[in-house]
Amino acid sequence: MASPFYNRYIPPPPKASHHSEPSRPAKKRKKSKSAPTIISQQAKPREESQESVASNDHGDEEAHLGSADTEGVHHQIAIRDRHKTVLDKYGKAAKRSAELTDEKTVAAEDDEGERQKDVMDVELHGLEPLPQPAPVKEDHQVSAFSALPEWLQTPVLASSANTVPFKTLALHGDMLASLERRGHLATFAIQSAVLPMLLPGPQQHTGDVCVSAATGSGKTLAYVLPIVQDLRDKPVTRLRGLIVVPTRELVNQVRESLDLCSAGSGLKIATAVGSKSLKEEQTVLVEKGQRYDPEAYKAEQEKEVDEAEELMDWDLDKRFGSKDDLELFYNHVVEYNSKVDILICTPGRLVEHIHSTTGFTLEHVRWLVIDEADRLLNESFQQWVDVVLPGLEYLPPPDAFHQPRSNIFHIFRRREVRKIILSATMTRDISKLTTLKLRRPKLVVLEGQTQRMAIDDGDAAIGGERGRVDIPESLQEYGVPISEHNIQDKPLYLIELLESGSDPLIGKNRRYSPVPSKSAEENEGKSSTDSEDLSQGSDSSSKSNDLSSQLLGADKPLNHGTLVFTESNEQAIRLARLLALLRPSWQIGTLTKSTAGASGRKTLAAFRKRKLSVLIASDRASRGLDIPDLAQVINYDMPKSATSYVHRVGRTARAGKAGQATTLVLHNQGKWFWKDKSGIAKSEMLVRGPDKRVIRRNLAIDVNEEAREEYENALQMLGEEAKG
Ligand SMILES: Nc1ncnc2c1ncn2[C@@H]1O[C@H](COP(=O)(O)OP(=O)(O)OP(=O)(O)O)[C@@H](O)[C@H]1O
Repeated sequence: MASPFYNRYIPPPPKASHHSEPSRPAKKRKKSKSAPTIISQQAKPREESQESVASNDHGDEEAHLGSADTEGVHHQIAIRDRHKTVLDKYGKAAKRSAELTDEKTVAAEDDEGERQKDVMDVELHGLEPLPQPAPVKEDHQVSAFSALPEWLQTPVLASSANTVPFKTLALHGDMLASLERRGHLATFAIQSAVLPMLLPGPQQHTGDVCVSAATGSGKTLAYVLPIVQDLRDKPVTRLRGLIVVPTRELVNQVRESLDLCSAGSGLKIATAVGSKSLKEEQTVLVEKGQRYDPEAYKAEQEKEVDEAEELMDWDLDKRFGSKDDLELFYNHVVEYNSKVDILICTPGRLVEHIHSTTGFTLEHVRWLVIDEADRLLNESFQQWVDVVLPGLEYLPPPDAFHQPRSNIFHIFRRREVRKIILSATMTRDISKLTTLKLRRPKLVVLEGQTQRMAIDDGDAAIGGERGRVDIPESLQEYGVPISEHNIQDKPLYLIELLESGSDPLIGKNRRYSPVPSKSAEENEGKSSTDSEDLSQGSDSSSKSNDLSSQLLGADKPLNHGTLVFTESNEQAIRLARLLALLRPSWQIGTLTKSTAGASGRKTLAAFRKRKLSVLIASDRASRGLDIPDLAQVINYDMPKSATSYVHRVGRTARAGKAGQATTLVLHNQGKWFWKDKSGIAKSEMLVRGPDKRVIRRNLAIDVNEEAREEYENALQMLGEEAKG
């Protein structure tokens, strides 16, 4: 009864592409004792050695060598002089290149310096070694991000202790009231740093702002509040705020924040995600009207006639709008007006509107937000950056339409669009950031472990030069090893984790009992990477069989819900179906590409309202989704990279609340997960709080015969459903 569901053999995840191996110091070169002998055996042209003797004063060495073989001595001196000259030049060149090396490669410089010193320290005893080629450098190239521009090297640090009451900021009273209703009285650290830079006031920064801060640290309000504050008093509706995020779910979530903060402002907010037809969205974004403008009317007509004469395909309707939807009055011209002040959209849909929606213009945009920037810049999304950015660079003159074409290009004006770029895993790829054409940019980094480590190590760039990312300090991480022998029971491990969790609806229906396992204390006392044994097993007597108290901690408030990540949409759907067959009373939802529209919105809403206990999702739910008080994340399938891990587990332990993340680790993934520097537990990229580490949990399940049969039947049914 083979089921691809549990037999899936998952190869170890690839190393995170953005994270390169750390530089290894160049090996010190050993002084060669045999070199002089070798050199003395080599015949050198006589004339050359005499020439060298004639041009150098080496009386001491000559005397020391004696007169028995003056010619031989001269020859050796000549060789030595030539070598010394070469060595000197080599030394100088090496010194020069060492001076040019970036300050932050001090360690590498030291090694290189020592190597040079070794070369220069060769004692000249008459028979010197030939200068050897420098050893191949292992990884001493200045990395892309060690040559960072000033603004990336000297970020503004958002102190984690810095929080101020919202009412001390230049925010409209309506906004303060809305925040208060939500229970948001004081800023989070990242907001304390970013809001004064974006709001009017003495600390306002008149350029672009990049924000790098952990998941759940409150980045959304950091841009929503200033945009609403800035746009709320504008008398005419124009598209002035553009917010780009990678998924529909995020679009909806940002909209909720904007709706909250713009209550009473009259601002018109719209979304464009592709869930409706393009035409429907067009009617929401742009309206077509007419304006009395005899001059423009005349110019229009002349232009139309000119074009018609040229092209012979004159079509007044096309120019002035279809007679079906607009009857133009005499001396009137068509005018398109934006129906929205702020648009939140996915990049692909934005590109579609730019290309296909008549009257849709970015001409008035003052704010551009790119949230989850690393994802948006890493993927093309119909080359959205190339389509959108040029439209924000220059402004046509107000009467461009009536200018002779030859004039237009001389009078375009440079735009002042404020760009805010955010991510929990901000890119360090300068070439990508450059495409955004940032103006006087500043980087704001949330002070945390990353920063402390970076300072200790002398790194000064985003998250330290090594691209580190903070794991929220309130998150507890676990890894549950699954041996090769137990791989077919992977779904049962998930069930066990869920039943032993905090959700009373699930826990009360508990069917399997865990085999006595090592207590939390025992496990915690043991380094997560100490053991080579990645197989399941628990032989010790247990202080408690109930994992729920271990997992959440008896003293911590019980949060709600479990978000389970799978590697694909299909896997999510099948896993949900299997759980439904095995545990019909559970309330399970799925969030995948196929449920991205209205049904996805409903599912998320139900999960947030605690109507669902388990949400099984593909990686589309890993970025930015805010599910307040989410109790735990379970990585049923291993994430593909450390970056993906950060975003997945960051759905819990948000806003300083407690949360836990458990990853099922198959035997062939153990090395990467537990030990690899580009993996998870020993990752050089992920930075954890002082006493935090990934805890290994050896979980064993005991399935009785009846339950085993039930499981086999469910798998069979799943297989049949898949076929049929
Ligand atoms: N000042 C505040 N006071 C109380 N709660 C806040 C405050 N600011 C934000 N929050 C809440 O914190 C949670 C996380 O905020 P948000 O979604 O903006 O995080 P984020 O930094 O964008 O995370 P991610 O990187 O995962 O997208 C939200 O539920 C939000 O309502």
